[in-house]
This record gives sequence, structure tokens and C-alpha cells, in this order.
Amino acid sequence: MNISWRSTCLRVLLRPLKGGALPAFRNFSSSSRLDARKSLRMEDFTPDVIRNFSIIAHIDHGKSTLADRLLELTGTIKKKESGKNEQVLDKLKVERERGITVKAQTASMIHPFNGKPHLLNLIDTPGHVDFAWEVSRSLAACQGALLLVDASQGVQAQTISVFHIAKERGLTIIPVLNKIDLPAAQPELIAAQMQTTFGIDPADILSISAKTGKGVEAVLQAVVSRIPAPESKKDAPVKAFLFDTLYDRYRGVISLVNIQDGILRKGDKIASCHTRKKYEIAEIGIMHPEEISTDMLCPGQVGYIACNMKESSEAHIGDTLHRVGIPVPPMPGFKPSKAMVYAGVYPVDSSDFPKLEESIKRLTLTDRSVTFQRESSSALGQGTRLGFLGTLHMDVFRQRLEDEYDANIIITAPTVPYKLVYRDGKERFVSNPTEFPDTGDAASKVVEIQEPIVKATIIVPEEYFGVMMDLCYSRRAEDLEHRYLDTGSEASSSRIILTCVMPLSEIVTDFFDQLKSLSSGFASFDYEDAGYLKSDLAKMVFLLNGKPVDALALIVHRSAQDTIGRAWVKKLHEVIPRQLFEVPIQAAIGKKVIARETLSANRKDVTAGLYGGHYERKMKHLENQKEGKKRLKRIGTVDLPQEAFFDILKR
Ligand SMILES: Nc1nc2c(ncn2[C@@H]2O[C@H](COP(=O)(O)OP(=O)(O)OP(=O)(O)O)[C@@H](O)[C@H]2O)c(=O)[nH]1
Repeated sequence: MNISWRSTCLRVLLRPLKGGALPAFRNFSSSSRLDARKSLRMEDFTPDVIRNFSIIAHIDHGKSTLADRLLELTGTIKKKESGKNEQVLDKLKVERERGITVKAQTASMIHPFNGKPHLLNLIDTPGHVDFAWEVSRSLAACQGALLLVDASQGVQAQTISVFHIAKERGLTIIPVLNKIDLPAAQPELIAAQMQTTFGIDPADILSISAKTGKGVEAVLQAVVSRIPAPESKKDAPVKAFLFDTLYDRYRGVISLVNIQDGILRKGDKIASCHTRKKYEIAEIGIMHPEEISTDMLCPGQVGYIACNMKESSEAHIGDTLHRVGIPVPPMPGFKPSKAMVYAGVYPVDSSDFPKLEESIKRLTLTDRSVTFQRESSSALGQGTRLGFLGTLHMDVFRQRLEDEYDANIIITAPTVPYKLVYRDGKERFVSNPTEFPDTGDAASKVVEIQEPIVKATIIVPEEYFGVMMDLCYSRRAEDLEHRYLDTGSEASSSRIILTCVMPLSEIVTDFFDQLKSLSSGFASFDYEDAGYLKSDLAKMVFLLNGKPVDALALIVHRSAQDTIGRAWVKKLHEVIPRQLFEVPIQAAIGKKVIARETLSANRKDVTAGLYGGHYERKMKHLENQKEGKKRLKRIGTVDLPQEAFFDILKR
């Protein structure tokens, strides 16, 4: 299900709500929607019957599958006759294609307990290390979390990090062992692992199969009995926590909010603590899991509001909204997202830049962790420099631009943000290689260059420990430490948890792929920010016939400069078409050439076959040649087809 489908669905949904026939809901039970619409009196859901919770887990441990079962069990979506619903909350095409959750989704479910309807608000979270920010954002609106662990794989690197995020937020954690239907499941061993790693009492662990539905009813029971109700007050001044945004092309920014105190109704005038701007609520409702408009949102509830916000900058994630004239102290937001990886994004056809910029702005409304700034390159023209949470995030954003906005783009090699320390003590962050000072440039006043460092955690079966150590050392890792996570069993070997610090730049390229392939897929990996350290770095530029190509500049560690220089020069030699003259291709650091290849000349005289001096024919051929050249980028005297940039920059 992609964005355009969603907005169509929304339009269909909104019309009948004003009193027409019922829409046909793909996948969703229309009878449950009808009931919901007729009987949805939001004021009946007082805080004591509300539970706000998330599902947290390592990637692929079954969050989206469990969410599907919960939605089915509560009648929020209809059970498919042909089989089960699959990843209903994974709405983006990229999520369905890759089988990963990228964007956290919210779904409100209504289910009776002890004869009383309860409102259960589930906030699905992504599992990949790049999207940890989405996880912490989702948890900000919850009182509890289901900690899901695959009973065949056990505790993995992100299980540890999400557990700590939830613990820090003071959430009630319900441990759940999933995939117990698998022959390789070892519930007792994994339960013991959860006890030693997290101090969880095995008696508190629920065992389920999200795939078959076994044990899922008990999960719902536990959500109601173990997770505390929100402590929200009806009579206190309105306080709404903005934790996510969506974008609808007709209604602008849609904000997802958690009502901490008070009641919000359609037509209410609200203001933002962050921007101080004022709005009128045009529409209010809950996600069921598609939007259902209601009259109001009451204390403790989670839902959406549309209030004619046009710009993404107006909707600040972590903001507190209040009633106009009745200010409230803002709630503590949460750690803003921090871009780890930057890359230039350019249109293949330079004249498409305005369209591309508009598409990027729209897309950043649904992916608020992307940072955005204009830049230009002499080789690629006008473009943007975007900051991402990691390389998977970058790849997902690229695919969404292509899928949802039909964009045709070139992305430059990813760079991490480096810190320059100047003689006068000032510091500056540089995320574009072209802004990096040249080595030996006495005028640059830079006394020190620092690079971002991360603390990496790898969990791996002991037989792969040696290759993992080698991999880490080859990526400049230091302070390696390890301990056993468990003692294994007859069926599986012991697992080791390895920690080290290493430069972020070493993991943003192919580290994750290497880790997976060297461990036959068994290693799991997570990392967290560990500040900056001084490093011996230099800017490498590539020259074609003596002219530097700005779009290809790189920051490299000196220990790897020769290897990188040679590899890139070779790659350039393979993709650049021969010219009418000989072209030296060089990699240089400062004035020193590190590597060189020479592209031999290919003199193509288009008029060669036209002897006899037929002037008009000769001119026509020369004209044709000129047309072809328009599609080329000119670097000094060298013509480079746009596809060559594609070939060079794609990995
Ligand atoms: N056998 C079995 N397979 C399961 C079970 N639960 C989930 N799976 C499968 O495990 C894979 C991953 O499930 P997802 O629900 O997509 O996992 P996820 O945690 O949402 O993944 P991300 O959102 O990408 O982190 C899918 O192929 C599911 O069909 C289960 O209980 N038993």
C-alpha cells in the first residue's frame, strides 16, 4: 500500500462519514468500521480503559506479524478467508518489498475486557538499527512495551538497545517469546538468556506464535492487566504531545498526538509551544488503522489532528500543543534525531531540480529524521545535501523518492559529519567533502580534524568470533571486549557479545553486509554514538585531464588512501568513455598524485566516410554529433555521460 493509495483511500473514507454510503475497505472489516462509527463515543474511553503500548524487537523477530494478529483478534481488520493478513501496518511499498518496517504506524483497537470495551493504542516500531530514533519516538507516547524475542534466534543486538530505551523511559515491559512453532525454537534456553541479560523472571515470559496466532490472546490480556493506564486528567488544561506526522496532499500535515490532559474537539483553537503558531482543528480522529474521524480526543487517547499546517517546519516532533490562551509548560521532548550519514542528491536531468526539491520536502514530512539543505556541484548542477540516520535509511529514502514521486536521481558517495577544530578554538562540522580543507593548506587555520566514533555491539555464535574480530580490526576498531551471553545447548553453540569502538565512516559503507556474509547471517549488530576523536584524514580528489570532479571528492583515512585511490581510479577508467584525446585519470591528496590510469584516445571523425566534399551532408553529421553532446556533462575538456556518474556512484 503506498502513499497515493492511502490518500485515495482517505478521500473515499471521508466522504461517507459525512452521511453517504459506506466505503468499501480493502482488507478491513466494514462491519467493525460501521460499529465503530455508530458507537464511537470517545468520552466513554476514560483513562482506566486505555492502554498505550508498543512492540519492540530486533529486526525480523515478528513485530508486524504480531500486530496483524492483534488487529485481527480485536476485529479491527477482517481475517482473510484465503489466509492471514500480512504486515498490514507496513504500508509503504518499500516496506513490503524489503519486508522491513521503516515507518512506525499507529493503530487503535477496541476490545472488551470484563465486559467493558477497552481502547488499545498500538504503535508499531521499526527494528533496523538505522531507525532507533523512530523507536524512541514511538515509546514517548506509551506506558508499556511488548519485548518480542525470536525463540530460535534469541536475544540480538537491537533487542538489547530497544530494551534499554524502554527501560530508560520507565515503561512496563512484557517479555514475549515468538516463533515457538519453529522446529529450531529453544524457548527454555532463550528464556534463560533473557533472565541473565535483562533480569527478566522466566515466569513473566509469554510464549506465542504470531504466525499461527497461538498464545496471542494472552498477549492482549497481559497488555490490559500489566500495563498501567495513562495518568491523564480530564479537567486539566489541554496538553497534547505531538509524536509523529503524516502528509496528505489535500489536508497538508496530519499530526499524530497523545492527549496527556484535557479534551480536544473539532473546531478548537490550539497553539504550539515550540513555534507559538495558532491553528484551528479542522478534523480529529483515531487510526483504526486507517483514519476514522471522531468528535473529540479525550485524556490518554492517541489519534490524529488536521489543522491546516502546510509546512513540515511547523510540525515539530516532540512539541506540546495547548489551547489558545491557556498555555501549559511544554513536556520534555526527546532526543532529536541526529544525521549520521550525508549525501548529495541531484536530478539526472538538471531542469528537474524544482520538482525534485518539492518531492524531497513532501517526503521529509513523513520521514522527519531526514535533514535537508541546498547545494550545487559544477559536475551535477543544482542539488540537495541530505542527512540520514544510516545507509539503509538513505537507500530507503531513495527508493521512496523513486516509487512515490517518480524521481530520477543521482546520489553521491555517503559521508559522515567531520569536526574541524580551528587555531582560535572554534569548531565547525563538515559533511561535504568539497568543504574539507586541503592537506598542507597553511591558510586553512585548521589544527585538528576529528571524526565521529561509535560504540558497536555484535552478538555472534562463538565459531564466528575470530572472523568478527578480524573484520572489526580491519575497520580500525579499538578497545575490543567480549563476554559469553549464554553457554549454548546441544543444538546450538554459545554466543558471544563483542563490543568495541570504531569510526562511523567504517560502518556506513559495506560493514553490515560484510558482517552478515562472514557470519553466514548469524551475527547481529547495533551501534550508538560515542562522540568524536582526532583522526588522520585527508580529502581525496579525482582529476580528469587535470581538472577536479567535485562530485567525486572523498574523505579518506591516510592508512587506506593508496588502496582507495587505486580502486576508484580503476573504476573511473572502466566507466568513462574514451574521448578524442588521451585523458589522464588521477587520484590526488593535496598536490600529491596517489594513483593514475590513462584513458587512451578514440578519435572518431564522423565525417570520415563522407569523401567527395558534400558540404550539406557533412554539416548534418556534425549537427547530430552536437545534439548527442548536449546530454554530456563537461568536466574541463572531458565529456562525461550522466550514466557514468550513475555507474561510479552506485555500489
Ligand atoms: N514461523 C514463524 N514465523 C514468523 C512468526 N512471526 C513472524 N514470522 C516471520 O518472520 C518474518 C519477519 O516477520 P515480521 O513481522 O516482518 O518482523 P518485523 O519484526 O516486523 O520486522 P521489521 O519490522 O523489519 O523489524 C516474516 O517472514 C514472518 O512471516 C512466527 O510466530 N512463526
